[in-house]
Amino acid sequence: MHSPRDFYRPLAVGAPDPVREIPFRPSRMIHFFDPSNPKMVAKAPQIAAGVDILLGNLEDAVKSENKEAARAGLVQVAKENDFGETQLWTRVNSLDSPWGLDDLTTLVTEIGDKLDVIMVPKVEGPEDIHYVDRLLAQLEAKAGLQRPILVHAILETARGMTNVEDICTASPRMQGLSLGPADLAANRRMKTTRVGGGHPGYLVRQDPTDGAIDGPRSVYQQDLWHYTIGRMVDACAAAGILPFYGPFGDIKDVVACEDQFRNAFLLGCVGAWSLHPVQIEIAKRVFSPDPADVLHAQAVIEAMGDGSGALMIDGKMEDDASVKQCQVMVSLAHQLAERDPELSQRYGFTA
Ligand SMILES: CC(=O)SCCNC(=O)CCNC(=O)[C@H](O)C(C)(C)COP(=O)(O)OP(=O)(O)OC[C@H]1O[C@@H](n2cnc3c(N)ncnc32)[C@H](O)[C@@H]1OP(=O)(O)O
Ligand SMILES: CC(=O)C(=O)O
Ligand SMILES: [Mg+2]
Repeated sequence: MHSPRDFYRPLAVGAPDPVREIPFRPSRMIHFFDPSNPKMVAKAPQIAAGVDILLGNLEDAVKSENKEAARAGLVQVAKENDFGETQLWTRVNSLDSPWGLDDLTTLVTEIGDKLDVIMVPKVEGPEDIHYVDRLLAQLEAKAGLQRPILVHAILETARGMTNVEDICTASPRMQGLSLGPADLAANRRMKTTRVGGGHPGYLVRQDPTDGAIDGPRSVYQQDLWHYTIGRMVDACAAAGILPFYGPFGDIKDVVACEDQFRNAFLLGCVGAWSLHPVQIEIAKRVFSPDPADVLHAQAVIEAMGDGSGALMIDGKMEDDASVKQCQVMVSLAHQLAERDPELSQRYGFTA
């Protein structure tokens, strides 16, 4: 166990100083592509221009025989392109796989100056983050990097869930968490076969009217992920890092994808994964506050003056707590608008 004094010390001689605050950058979608797929590699610059985060995926969804090609493809993409304000991330193979060590070693030494965040899958506890933390410091020192690479963990095992708070605070590198609903479902032995989203069997049924159990009764589908997302958001907010919903595998069902993303947005997530180009616009729409909400929030902030006391606007009580929610909404709108002129116009920030 480190003393609190050591928490912000570099873990290797010559490694850059850890960050004290996780920088908030627009992060509405983490767009996944397979760097072993030449078609996706060719499209990477064009896709990068329209997303907040581009992620070269080396783990699940990349065939075992393509693991080396994917790693080399990502090195090539990073070396040949300047993605400007768009963040470049990678998801490396898991720490118990034969590829994880080579992924970290190659990527940090070859393209460490281009990588913002490394996503580590199947994180089970703080010990996994400590391992990556020290290794990254050694590799950063070797590569002569000037800024530290941040770490994002995927929650996809029951043990990871039970250790979620300790994972979030395991290192100053911790940037955020994503929910991994597919592996988590398998690990929990949930009886589902989907990648995220709901299930028609997980429901609540209206009580029988007049005892007629076979009479018409409304059925309400419930959200399988409510508890998990809520717990993840609390752990992240408490640690000052960012929570993301993960993947939605039913690419064709754009309506349910939007619902799942919106639930995550309302509960506090900053973004979600896009697995296919069609999901990019959905994430952009959902994770950018609605202009009407921003307008309302601005009106409340203005009416509340120094932010204390209580008053009525359109029949609703506003006070110190509601004005804080409005400030969350407006400050997010400004952060996103800085990078998105069209959004800035829709919010009325620019003429
Ligand atoms: C549980 C988890 O771990 S989730 C995370 C891991 N999974 C992933 O990363 C999956 C990423 N996505 C993909 O691999 C693909 O989208 C697939 C396999 C799901 C579907 O791919 P396709 O069958 O090619 O879909 P589709 O035919 O609709 O693609 C249309 C075009 O978009 C391209 N495309 C599809 N997905 C992507 C992507 N993620 N990024 C960039 N381009 C893409 C295709 O290459 C195709 O290009 P073309 O018109 O030039 O031929
Ligand atoms: C996101 C992910 O890796 C999963 O759902 O398993
Ligand atoms: Mg997974």
